[in-house]
Amino acid sequence: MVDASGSDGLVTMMDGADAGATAVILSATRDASFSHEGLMWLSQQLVSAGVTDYRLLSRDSVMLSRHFLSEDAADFHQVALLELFEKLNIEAGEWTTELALIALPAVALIPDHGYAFVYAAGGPGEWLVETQVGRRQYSAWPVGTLFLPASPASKKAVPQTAEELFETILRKDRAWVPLAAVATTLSSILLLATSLYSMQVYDRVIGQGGLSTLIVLTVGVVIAILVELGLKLARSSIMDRAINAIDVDASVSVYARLLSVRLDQMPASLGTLAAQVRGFETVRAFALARIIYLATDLPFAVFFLMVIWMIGGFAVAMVPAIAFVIAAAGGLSLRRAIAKHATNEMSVANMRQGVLVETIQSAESVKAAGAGWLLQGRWNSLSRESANESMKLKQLNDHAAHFSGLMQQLSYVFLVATGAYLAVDGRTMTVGAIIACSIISGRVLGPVAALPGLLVQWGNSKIALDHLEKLFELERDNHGILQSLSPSHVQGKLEVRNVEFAWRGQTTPFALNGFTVQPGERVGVIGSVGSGKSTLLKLFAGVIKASKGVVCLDGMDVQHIAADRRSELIGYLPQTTRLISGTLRQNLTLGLPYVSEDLLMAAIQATGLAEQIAGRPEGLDVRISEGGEGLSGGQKQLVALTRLLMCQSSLWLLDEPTSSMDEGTEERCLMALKEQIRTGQTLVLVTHKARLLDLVDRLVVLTPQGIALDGPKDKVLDALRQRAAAAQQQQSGIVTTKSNLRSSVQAPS
Ligand SMILES: Nc1ncnc2c1ncn2[C@@H]1O[C@H](COP(=O)(O)OP(=O)(O)OP(=O)(O)O)[C@@H](O)[C@H]1O
Repeated sequence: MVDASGSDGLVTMMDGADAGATAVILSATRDASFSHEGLMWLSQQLVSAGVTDYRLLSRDSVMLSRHFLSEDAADFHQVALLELFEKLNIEAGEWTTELALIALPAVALIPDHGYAFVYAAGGPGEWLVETQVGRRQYSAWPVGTLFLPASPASKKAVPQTAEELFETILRKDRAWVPLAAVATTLSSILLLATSLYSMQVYDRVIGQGGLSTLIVLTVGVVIAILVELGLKLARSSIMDRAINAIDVDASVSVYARLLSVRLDQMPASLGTLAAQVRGFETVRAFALARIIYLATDLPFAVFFLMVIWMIGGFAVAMVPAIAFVIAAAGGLSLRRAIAKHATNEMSVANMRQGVLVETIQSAESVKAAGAGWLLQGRWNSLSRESANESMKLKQLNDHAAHFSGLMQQLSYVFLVATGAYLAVDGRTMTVGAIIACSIISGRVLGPVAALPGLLVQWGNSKIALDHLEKLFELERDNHGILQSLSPSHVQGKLEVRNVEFAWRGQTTPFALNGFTVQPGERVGVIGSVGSGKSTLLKLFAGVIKASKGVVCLDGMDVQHIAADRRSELIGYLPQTTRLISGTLRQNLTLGLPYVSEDLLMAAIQATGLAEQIAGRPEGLDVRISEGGEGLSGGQKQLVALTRLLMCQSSLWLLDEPTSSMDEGTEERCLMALKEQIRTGQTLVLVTHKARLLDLVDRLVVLTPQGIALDGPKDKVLDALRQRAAAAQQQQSGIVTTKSNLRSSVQAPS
């Protein structure tokens, strides 16, 4: 073990030999702060200790602090840990209370204490454990302790496409296939019992009057039916677990993918995006149905054909075989049409979802403008289209089902006819054999009956997979970077070199070259509406990526800095504030788990948020619903600004931080910002408010064509005043000339 206490005494670390070649650093102390310097120091120690494969839980591993544990978030905590393990390529098992049953190493979650790492058994009922205070031998675990097996995963390639993702997940969770196959095999064999029972009853009981045989056969067949029921239940329980595991895996991966999509890559239609993300359920449903179909249904159709052949001979077996081929060909001939309508139906459903999301998001504006009819019109036409497509799909499905039903009936009739002919003509078949064969032939055609449903699923799954592929094609944060940079701190020098950026659908891109902000400078950016001020700030923050040129922070391409680290280093306040559902405290400490209560109190006092919540009995635990509903626009902005004050970053990017605030609150926030932004820290402030210019020394005037003015604040303001005066003079000149003209025209000659 490498002793980490030299750095800040708050972290625990296991070396490679004991922890299975992966060192895990965990914190169990509420005030623990993984300073970046501390982590760098630790990584050096690890390297010098010969640990080649190690992971550091950086500060974004917020879920590991007790602060969160002691809140309402035990579940969140555990899920977050799993996600973190996924990120770190650590294979995690399932949480359990029985340490004896799992493979080590494992993580122990001890109530009211935090985490420990269990790396080996130290003897019967003894475990060697690493906690933040060092290595220990444990024999009794506090009640409620949970354990999670955690071992270094084999190096796995991250799926690059949705198809790869599903293949990986299905391959990983294949253990259910043999179990389900065994259950299906046994239940299919037992099903034969019913048909063989009929054969024996007709041939041996009725013909020869063997009543005792009848009793034995009946008891036997009832037992077989009950065993078959048990097997069917077992099969569905195995399947349900498999579906659950696949759903969780797929949904975690798809959601993680969505979260990592870069802002400028996010599709414009949120409704469609939501439907795309949900599409994994459709893909999973088809993937499983296909496996079951190919692994069990089809092979058993062949098996049952063989049984018919054995009982009734070749001619009898040929009847269901021919019916099978014709029914399958009929179903498959509708494949294209089914796929087409399934695609249409799904696209329309996605669009409808889009309208729904838009309606909810813009309900207030739509009502204010009295424009509900516009959305209602879109909804109506999409509903009609959707109903139309559903109907066509249902019709095709029905056609296929009716056709396979027809073939089943014809197969039954011809099988009985062939059997009867053979029974009458050559006496090669008995009545019992005819009945047994006709019962079994129903099973041969079972897979054909399932074909239409499978084709619809296939069509839906194809389109859902296409949509998911589109999500996977979107560029992510740190796109194309193998090893992103993780600087310990930044000085705050910003440079824009030959940059071009166009939003989706924008014809004239935002373009800027040779603009620099030196470390410690405080720059105000003003300009007309739509001149690109917010776009510039987003480029600085790295949340969008220039299509040409480069934006640098301290000489590094800002896109090369790890996205998680970037959000720690840069205090970026976007123009629109959206809170997330939870408590006010959670929103204030979002991404800041180690913020002390004192710092939190100081920040809410400084901005005046404390007074806003003073009247609320829940205080900081007041519930906030989705998107921050329940707070006014100004209050939301106040929350976001208060959070930023606690970030302690040295580079501040503020986009109209007080635009929704009244004068008093704005004044208070201004004071708080002045106090917080220390000498040497860099500030870029976008604003339309003259009062906020108190914060800056340099002023830049941005126009859609580029920078119009740039220099010391007073000089730029003077220049602007002069321009305004000149423009006013010119305006009055024009007015005078016009009135002179008018009077000269009107004057009597
Ligand atoms: N998310 C977006 N999607 C598409 N276009 C966008 C998006 N955000 C901004 N734009 C476009 O980019 C241009 C610059 O917008 P930006 O928000 O940077 O201007 P701004 O100077 O900050 O304006 P304002 O003073 O109104 O905040 C505008 O023409 C706008 O239409």
